[in-house]
Amino acid sequence: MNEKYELNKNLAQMLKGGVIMDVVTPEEAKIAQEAGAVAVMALEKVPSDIRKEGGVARMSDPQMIKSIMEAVSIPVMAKVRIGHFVEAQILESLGIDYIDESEVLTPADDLFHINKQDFKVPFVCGAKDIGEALRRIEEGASMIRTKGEAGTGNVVEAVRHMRTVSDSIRKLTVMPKEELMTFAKETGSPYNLVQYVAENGKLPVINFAAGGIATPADAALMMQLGCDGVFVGSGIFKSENPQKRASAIVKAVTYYNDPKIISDVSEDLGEPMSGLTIESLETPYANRGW
Ligand SMILES: O=C(CO)[C@H](O)[C@H](O)COP(=O)(O)O
Repeated sequence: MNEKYELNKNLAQMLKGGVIMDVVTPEEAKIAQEAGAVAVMALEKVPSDIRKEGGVARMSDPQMIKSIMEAVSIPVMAKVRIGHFVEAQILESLGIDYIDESEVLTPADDLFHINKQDFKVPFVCGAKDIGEALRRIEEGASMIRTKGEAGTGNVVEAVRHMRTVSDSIRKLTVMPKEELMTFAKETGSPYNLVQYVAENGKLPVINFAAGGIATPADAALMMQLGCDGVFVGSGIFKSENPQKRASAIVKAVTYYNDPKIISDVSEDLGEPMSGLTIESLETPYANRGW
């Protein structure tokens, strides 16, 4: 990989330990920044509204993205459809800080993800397991997020994906060298990255948890399960008191090992977003991409 990729990976490290919040207006972006978000994701609708509305979800209006970039000083991310490299070219031309090739939008290509090595801007991509994570990294992603099920307010899939990735990492660290190639073949992982994980006991890029995080306790749970930070979308701005919940989630991520602090910040937050069971979903987003 090129020098730019190394820089992008290091840049993404600066988000470690933080919360990235989905915002749909400059006002929400300011609330997120004041609450201590390390970055915002600019989009027209949070995932729970995308689910409700159905239809085809695409990249947001560039003007709306620009208005959020003007409103805050923290990094701004925005989403493109899986495989839609022209949407990515547009976002790069806007000077966006990160591009999320996201399963929350309707995929534009059911076979191929974007070759992220063609771009200077860092990419974040979703993954359910280690093979998917390492394939996206080989394509040039500087950051991974476990997918979870966005827009459900239900953390169960986020937990499952994080445990699945961590379990594979653990296994790789004790795997005899002669077994690594078979692991690469069976999981569809690039062999060089399998070797990296086996030697280092971690992915070569940061890994955030996403999809379904709705409470400070959910966020701390994901941190204790080993992620480097969290994305929260619907959980904040679809709750009764977004301002209070946003800072509570930031505190819970910072002090994720301190139940007393997590308890204190969980008090009197107002109603959380209403949740969905995974069994009731018409379209599980996590199955988009491969
Ligand atoms: O879409 C995202 C990443 O691509 C969101 O940031 C994240 O998944 C939000 O999910 P939720 O609304 O469940 O918090």
